[in-house]
Amino acid sequence: MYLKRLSLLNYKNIRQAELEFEPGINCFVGNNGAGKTNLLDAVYYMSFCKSYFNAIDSQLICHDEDFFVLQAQYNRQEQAEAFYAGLKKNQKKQFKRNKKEYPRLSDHIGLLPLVMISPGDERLINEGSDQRRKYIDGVVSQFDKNYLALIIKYNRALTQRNALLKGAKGRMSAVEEQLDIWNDQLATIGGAIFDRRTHFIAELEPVFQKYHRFISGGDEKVGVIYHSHYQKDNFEEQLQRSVIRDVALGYTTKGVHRDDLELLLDGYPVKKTGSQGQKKTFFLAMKLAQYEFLSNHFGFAPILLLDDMFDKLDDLRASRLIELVGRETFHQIFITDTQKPRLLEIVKKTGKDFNFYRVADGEFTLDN
Ligand SMILES: Nc1ncnc2c1ncn2[C@@H]1O[C@H](COP(=O)(O)OP(=O)(O)OP(=O)(O)O)[C@@H](O)[C@H]1O
Repeated sequence: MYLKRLSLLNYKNIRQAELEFEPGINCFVGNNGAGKTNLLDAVYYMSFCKSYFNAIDSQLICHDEDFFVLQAQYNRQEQAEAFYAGLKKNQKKQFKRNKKEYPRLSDHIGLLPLVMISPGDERLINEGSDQRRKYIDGVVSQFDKNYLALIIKYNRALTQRNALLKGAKGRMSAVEEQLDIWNDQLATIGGAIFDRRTHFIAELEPVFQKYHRFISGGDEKVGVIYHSHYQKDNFEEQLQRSVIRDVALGYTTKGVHRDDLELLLDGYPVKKTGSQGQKKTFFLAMKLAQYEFLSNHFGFAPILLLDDMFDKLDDLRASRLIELVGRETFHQIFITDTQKPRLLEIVKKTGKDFNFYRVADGEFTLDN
């Protein structure tokens, strides 16, 4: 599967562009703020019906305009398919496959698998546990539709339980009986989520280790350890034991909504001890493991977007990264950088076909 053609109208600072791509490596070079990341974001949008960077869709419309449109042609299993994404101010977004609008956007997710790796992924390391849960949920729900349904159900039960706890205003007797219903739901739905997360991490961890060892040269010892209340015996009993505390606090303190991944570098939290380059290597290996995981599950190579990934990596790590993406496992790759000579030297080494686009003020010129 690969993206063959993309036309953009009013997507962030890209007012109008018609771009052709090939399998292999597509490079975008330009100064800061030129529109390189915006282009990758548009490609991301075609896969996930949302931006990688902006939670609010209307922010994607070019300033002073009323709409944006993205039209793309993909080759999927030797067949050309057309996709359309459009948003008018104050209206619902439209997403179409071969001119037919999707009844639900979720029907589209998973059709055009893609992994974006950007400097912003450092939040996986630096920010709170919600980022790591989002990472797990994002990957697993791409191929397991039931998983997304479980998360939605769990969150509903959690919201109900929390509302009950808040309404109790610290009085146990007011809620004791009703809590049982929600405890039961959190235990069963949460248990199913926990099982899937456990399998995912067990599959991901060795692949993460493999990529980390390869890029770093193997001198650093790393680990990704899954922590969940469900790992301890009888979750329902834990819920029961925490009821007094939950009522006092007005929210639920036990459950998969508190799951986390402990990220270790040489036995210490990478967040505290890792240098910028070490952190970059760490999340790069996590995202590449995600890529391999999805590749195995879909049976074909997702698109890979590498946004500004060579900055802060030493020469050894940068050359190892490029050696990796030169492999067969990666079919179509989009890379951004500010310096053409550096990127040209890097991509030549892969032996893959490549294209260069120069980017300035949201405009793209083929520059091979
Ligand atoms: N809705 C919008 N309308 C117009 N311009 C926008 C909009 N949203 C973002 N921009 C502009 O897009 C530019 C950022 O583009 P982008 O992030 O693609 O840069 P880049 O080429 O990747 O730069 P860098 O090398 O710094 O990462 C900024 O100048 C920003 O003001």
